[in-house]
Amino acid sequence: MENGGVAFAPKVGVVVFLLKGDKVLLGRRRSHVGYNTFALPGGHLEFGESFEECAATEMKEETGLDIDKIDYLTVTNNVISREAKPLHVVAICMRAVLADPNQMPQNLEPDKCDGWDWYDWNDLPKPLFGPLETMVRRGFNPFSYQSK
Ligand SMILES: Nc1nc2c([nH]c(=O)n2[C@H]2C[C@H](O)[C@@H](COP(=O)(O)OP(=O)(O)OP(=O)(O)O)O2)c(=O)[nH]1
Repeated sequence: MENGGVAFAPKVGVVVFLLKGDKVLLGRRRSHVGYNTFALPGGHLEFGESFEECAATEMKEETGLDIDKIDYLTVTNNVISREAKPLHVVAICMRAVLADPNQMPQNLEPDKCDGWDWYDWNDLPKPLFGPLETMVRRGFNPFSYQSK
């Protein structure tokens, strides 16, 4: 989009498929972007951060959870909105497990999320956040996916 190339420049997001048994951690968004949809924990990459650091930091800030075995899965290119508030996010998708399998998620940013819960990958809640919905529709599976 033409505006000098800055304000509408694509952003880098880092999202985390946190796996526990056959389940994945999702929360219902309260943000204007994707309001009421179920999404992965995640945020924007900050200056100097590695993908792994960003994944761990966002997870801790949003859920209080400590994660382990953080690895890169894939990348998605998402034009999330075009008109009123243009948003184009390149999402780096990571996978992780709980450092302590007994740790429970807390809703530490209640203005951004209704709460976190574990959902069976084969019985995901609806509606999913657009970028996640697209991955699921294309057959992406974070349990079996091997990054190249
Ligand atoms: N949270 C989340 N973000 C996603 C997903 N898929 C996807 O493309 N994104 C993109 C869109 C968001 O603009 C971006 C970062 O997530 P966010 O909207 O939750 O960011 P945030 O306000 O908490 O970020 P921050 O600025 O506090 O770091 O990643 C997903 O499943 N969950």
